[in-house]
Amino acid sequence: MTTPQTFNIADILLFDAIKHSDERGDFCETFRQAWLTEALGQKVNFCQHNLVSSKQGALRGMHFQRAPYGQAKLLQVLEGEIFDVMVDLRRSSQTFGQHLALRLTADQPQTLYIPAGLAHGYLVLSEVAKVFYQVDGYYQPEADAGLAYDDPSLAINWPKLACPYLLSAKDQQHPTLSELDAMGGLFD
Ligand SMILES: Cc1cn([C@H]2C[C@H](O)[C@@H](COP(=O)(O)OP(=O)(O)O[C@H]3O[C@H](C)C(=O)[C@H](O)[C@H]3O)O2)c(=O)[nH]c1=O
Repeated sequence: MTTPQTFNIADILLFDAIKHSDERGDFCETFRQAWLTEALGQKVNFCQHNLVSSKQGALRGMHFQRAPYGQAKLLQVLEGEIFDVMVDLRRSSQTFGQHLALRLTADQPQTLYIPAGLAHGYLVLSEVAKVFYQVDGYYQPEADAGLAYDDPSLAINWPKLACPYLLSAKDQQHPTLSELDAMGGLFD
């Protein structure tokens, strides 16, 4: 059984892959359903896979789907390196408004579990990054929502790069945490 790293924000889990190497290369067991079920005390059924390729400086986030379409995510970096950030939007949580930032790289295979109720985003640090992730609820465009990646109240210390950040038009205009709260756009 692989016991994941846990963090002060509840239910974020980081599993280290088990790598088997021989003269041909490496075999990594990166995830078992049983590891997650054991750690969470409940089974999570993933129903959609996403594969995202991004250039250096791309900053995707901070995203979430509004309740009741919140998604738990299980993420791996297949190529390159990202600075991954999660913000707790659960109003009843002890860590509401707090964030966790992790550098994830394909060179050190890990699998990150992100519970629903968190905003998620990442900055691509390498020339290219390929991110594969599964979600436990289908994409619902009408529930698509976001949080300003540069909201001063979050104090996310995004790495400085030689190139400018690349953000979608949508990601350049998300509300701040306090604005989201005022709109009732958070999780219980
Ligand atoms: C999320 C999603 C998007 N799309 C379509 C919608 C757009 O035509 C295109 C790009 O969408 P978007 O700009 O929202 O993609 P990202 O910026 O990578 O969004 C993701 O970025 C952060 C890191 C997340 O954690 C979320 O999973 C997700 O919001 O893919 C789909 O067809 N299905 C989907 O599940």
